[in-house]
Order: sequence, then structure tokens, then C-alpha cells
Amino acid sequence: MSGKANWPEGVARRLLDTVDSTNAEAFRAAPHLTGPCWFVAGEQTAGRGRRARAWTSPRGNFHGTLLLHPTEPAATVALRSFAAALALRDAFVALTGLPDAFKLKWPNDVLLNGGKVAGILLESSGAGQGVQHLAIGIGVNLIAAPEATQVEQGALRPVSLLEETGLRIAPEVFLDALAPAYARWEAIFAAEGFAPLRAAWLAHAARLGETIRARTGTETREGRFETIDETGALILRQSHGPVAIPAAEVFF
Ligand SMILES: O=C(O)CCCC[C@@H]1SC[C@@H]2NC(=O)N[C@@H]21
Repeated sequence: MSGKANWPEGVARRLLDTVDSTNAEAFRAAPHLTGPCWFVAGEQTAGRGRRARAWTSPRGNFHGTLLLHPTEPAATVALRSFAAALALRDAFVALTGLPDAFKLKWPNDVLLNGGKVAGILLESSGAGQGVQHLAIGIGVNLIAAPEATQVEQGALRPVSLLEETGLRIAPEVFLDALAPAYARWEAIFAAEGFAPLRAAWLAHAARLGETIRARTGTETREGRFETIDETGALILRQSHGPVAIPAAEVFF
């Protein structure tokens, strides 16, 4: 594999051919690991997305999971989804030279020319408030995206890097850009907390200041996307004032 020079120190990697899910594989291996480790598979047979959806995982796309052993409270641990989104954007920009094409959609999608090119699934194991293992699962449509008919009505159109830019990036090349980019954001998070991540995320946020809809389990709220707060919650400005939404699906 190329890119050894940039590979972050102290981070292991396991390259697999076919697995059910790299998140599942990471959790199986977790008890035997003491440090961070990337798990990347050629293909997944049971790739999982957020909200119990399936994640289409053909060969040629990137399917990877970073397994971490965090020590902070669960709410702080979860803020790493923003580190992952920022790292993804950095990797895309480094590989394509197209800084204006990539935007971040709350809570943790990456958009290319307005379509979804990558998604992040954070899963954790542990008892009570504690998190023993954190799996940051990342799926990138490098060469293929699902048909628009395969995603939920109202969801953004899925796009691939190849069809939008003409660039064919191999998964291992993507990993060599993503792993150091993530390590940089993790170091910033460890040293300075969430504030710099929040600022950087907002600088690249899609539809900031515009009217959006946020659907929680029970209701849909419409309002102006004002900001995200220090806990990562979406702040929507409605007629009666701002509302903080910790978890939702967002529709544009
Ligand atoms: O729904 C989303 O947007 C999140 C998709 C996350 C998919 C990735 S692919 C690698 C890792 N393994 C999985 O089973 N899912 C995540």
C-alpha cells in the first residue's frame, strides 16, 4: 500500500477482502486491540447505514471503520462525528483540488455538488454512560452510487466521486488521505475541545442560514438553520425562537 510516509503514528490498519460490515468487524476485534485501528474492506455484504438502513457497498467504493477506545463521557465521544466529517472533506479536497464542491450536511453527511457522496455511522459499545469502544464507520461512493429510487423519498440524490468529477480514486488511496486527516482533527479535538471543530464545520456547512426541515421520530420542524451549538445540536430559528435539536434527519 502507498502513503506510508503520511500514515499516522500509533494507528494500526487491517485490510480485508469481504466482510459483513467493517463496523461489525471492528467490534469483534476490539477486545484484542489497545490502540486505534482502521478496518477497510473491499466489499461489505451487510453494510449498515444510519437509522437501520442498509448501505450499498460495492467493490471500488470505500468502506472503512476507525475503532477507538475513548475515555470521555458518551456525549463528548459522539462529537467525533464532526471530526470524521471534516477529515472526509479534507481528504476529498486533497485528492480532487475542488474545495468549493464539498459541503457538510448536519449531522454527518458529505455532499458533492449538492448530492450525498459519503456517510458516517458512529456506533459504540459499553455499559451505562461509559463508552468502551467507538466505531466510526465511513462509506464513500468513490465509483458508484445507489439509484435515487433506492433512497428514501425526499433524501438527497446519491452521487459518486467518479461520475461528478471524472476522478477514479482507489479505496486504499482514499484511506491514505483520510487516516492522516482524521488524526489531525482528533489531535485538535484532544488539545482544544469541540470549539475549533464547530467553527470549521460551520465554515463548510450546507444550507446554513436557509430554511430547512428537521424530522425527529415524532415531528418535523421547519426553520432557519442558524448554527450548531457546543453539543453539536442543530439550532433552528422558528417564529417563537431558536430550538435545539440533538438528533434528526434533515431535509432541504
Ligand atoms: O447512513 C449513512 O449515511 C451512514 C453510512 C455508513 C456506511 C459505512 S460503510 C463502513 C461502515 N460499515 C458499515 O456497515 N457502515 C459504515
